[in-house]
Amino acid sequence: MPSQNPKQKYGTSIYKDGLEDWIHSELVKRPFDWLEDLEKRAAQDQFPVLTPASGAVLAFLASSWDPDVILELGTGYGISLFWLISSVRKDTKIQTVDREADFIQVAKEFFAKLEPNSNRVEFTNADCSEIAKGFLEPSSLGKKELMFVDCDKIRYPEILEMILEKGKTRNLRVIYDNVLWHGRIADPENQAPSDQAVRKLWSLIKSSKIEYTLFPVGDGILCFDFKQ
Ligand SMILES: C[S@@+](CC[C@H](N)C(=O)[O-])C[C@H]1O[C@@H](n2cnc3c(N)ncnc32)[C@H](O)[C@@H]1O
Repeated sequence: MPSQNPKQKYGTSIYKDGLEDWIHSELVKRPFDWLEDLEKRAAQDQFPVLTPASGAVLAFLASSWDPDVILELGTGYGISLFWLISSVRKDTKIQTVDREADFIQVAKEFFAKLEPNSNRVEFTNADCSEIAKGFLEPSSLGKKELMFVDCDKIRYPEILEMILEKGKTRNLRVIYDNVLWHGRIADPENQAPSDQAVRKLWSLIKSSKIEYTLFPVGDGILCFDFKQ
């Protein structure tokens, strides 16, 4: 007989106090030992970054797609960048964008230690929407592309509209982080501009009829593909 008690019914839910920290310390294998130092630095500075479990999902989604080109929107301290670097070929070109030069500098320092003299990552100090537009405007020339979107949530819907319009003619995997927005979007009382933007993202993706997958890890990862 089905349980009348939702708590009992959902008793196997992963959302238990302390469990996520335990998963991160005991089960998630970082691709580089020093990544934990960078995570600690981000935590000390109260800077929002991808969770380790989300990093592992991102790496899986990147390696299984095997892209020739990656565009990351929102470099931050580079946590997600290093998960991406760890999971793709050495000749995959990566462009990562952030409007804050100081954040890019942190990621650059760690990258220089990892791969001195490498030019496979292009760090761009610019607005993410502009760079996304420039990326999607020309033909992809048959290349396999990956976009990872982790910038200002207010920009999420406009970037998605661009992707939905231009993606149809490409081989493109798209990954968005923070699509659960700390659970805020489930509560209609939350009406901050970022809440509205993430809700709009969901309404656009659902009405587009595109096949998508939500990975409810960390703050929620959304993935969908265009295939030619
Ligand atoms: C959540 S953090 C990125 C974290 C990073 N992906 C990681 O996991 O380490 C978001 C970043 O996006 C950048 N950002 C926000 N809005 C932007 C915009 N309009 N253009 C470029 N960068 C932006 C912020 O400066 C911040 O560094």
